[in-house]
Amino acid sequence: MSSYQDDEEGVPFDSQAGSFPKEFGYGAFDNEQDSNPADHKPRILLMGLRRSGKSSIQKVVFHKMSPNETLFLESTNKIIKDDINNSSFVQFQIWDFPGQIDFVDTCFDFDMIFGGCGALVFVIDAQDDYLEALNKLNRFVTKAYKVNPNIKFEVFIHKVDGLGDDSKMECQRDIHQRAMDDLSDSGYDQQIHLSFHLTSIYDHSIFEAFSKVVQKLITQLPALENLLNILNTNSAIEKSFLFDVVSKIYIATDSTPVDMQSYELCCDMIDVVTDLSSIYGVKEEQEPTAFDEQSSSLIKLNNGTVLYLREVNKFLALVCILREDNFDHKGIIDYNFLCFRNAIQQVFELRNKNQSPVNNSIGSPPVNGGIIIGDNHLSPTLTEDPPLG
Ligand SMILES: Nc1nc2c(ncn2[C@@H]2O[C@H](COP(=O)(O)OP(=O)(O)OP(=O)(O)O)[C@@H](O)[C@H]2O)c(=O)[nH]1
Repeated sequence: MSSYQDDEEGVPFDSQAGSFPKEFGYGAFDNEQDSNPADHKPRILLMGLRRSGKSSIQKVVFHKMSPNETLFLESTNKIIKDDINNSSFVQFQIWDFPGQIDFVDTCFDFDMIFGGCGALVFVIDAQDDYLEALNKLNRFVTKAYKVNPNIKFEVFIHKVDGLGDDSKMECQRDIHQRAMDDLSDSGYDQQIHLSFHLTSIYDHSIFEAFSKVVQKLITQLPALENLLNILNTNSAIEKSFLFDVVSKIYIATDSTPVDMQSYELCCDMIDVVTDLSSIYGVKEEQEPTAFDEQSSSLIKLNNGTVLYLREVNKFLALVCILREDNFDHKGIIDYNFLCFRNAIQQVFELRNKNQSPVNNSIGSPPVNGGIIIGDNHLSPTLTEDPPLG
């Protein structure tokens, strides 16, 4: 067995999971045979050299640690297993590996570790000499692929806050090139796909990158995207994000490209809403959640743009960006939003219904839960007509 420690386990799951049953979540990565139910969640592994920034990423994204505080983080010397139970939707485990770990460590059972893994995030310190890191990346991804070919491989070119725009691009190009050459040398360039992200804990890039990692584990993503597209078209919305409120990860967006500024604005809006709600919105006798089914917010920017936030369930929020003129039809937008919310619920009900025991067999790849994407099946009934009555 591996020598991981459950240091950060024990965050209780809130069974009052808003309007959705709590089993709603990612597709199965059910290779594990452990009896601990937490071990059946999809697993994201954080690997990389020492001091590359793995623990900082985990703390900043999932534990609201401020980036400056990470300066005082101690080096990790055992696998730290963190159960992310923020919401009924974003449920997985993050395993933070010590930088010095290598295959010569016989105390780690890599077959078990990679067998139950959904995504492997390999962190490379862009401010440091990265040749050793690339070497390790190659060894880890080839080993992991041999054990479990379904793993998504994500490379975070991290700490890019210290680099200028040109050096960032040059660094990404160089790392990408070398990593591909290494894969080709080891004969895996056709099989293994690496995704690269430029990240820093000092801006929103780390949240954006993690959003993309998490999205790859959501088997219902195409259905969610499709629903957001329909909502946008029928409500004259320019961009919409479905956010996990606690982590500010967006679990889906429409199919138009994401521009970083829009994402940052939406993140900031979530901060404003949760901060204000926690100050003014909580009655003492109630459970102290800052975000509930009443949550909605409207921010008008001075460039004629409106940000509109609506609660989808206790943990998910829809944040839309649209032109102020188009917000005149707020009734239609609200009505369409309700249809959208119902449709999302249908997506997950369908998934749960169709998730047969066959899909949970050991070693099976993540499955789509039988969701058939398309208007005929989801019938989201979004409309351009004003609500009747
Ligand atoms: N400039 C900058 N520094 C960062 C960033 N992320 C992490 N750091 C710093 O990098 C140092 C190492 O971070 P850790 O998170 O402890 O690194 P680690 O990979 O977990 O290290 P080990 O536990 O030894 O494997 C800390 O001083 C962090 O403040 C970043 O995005 N930019």
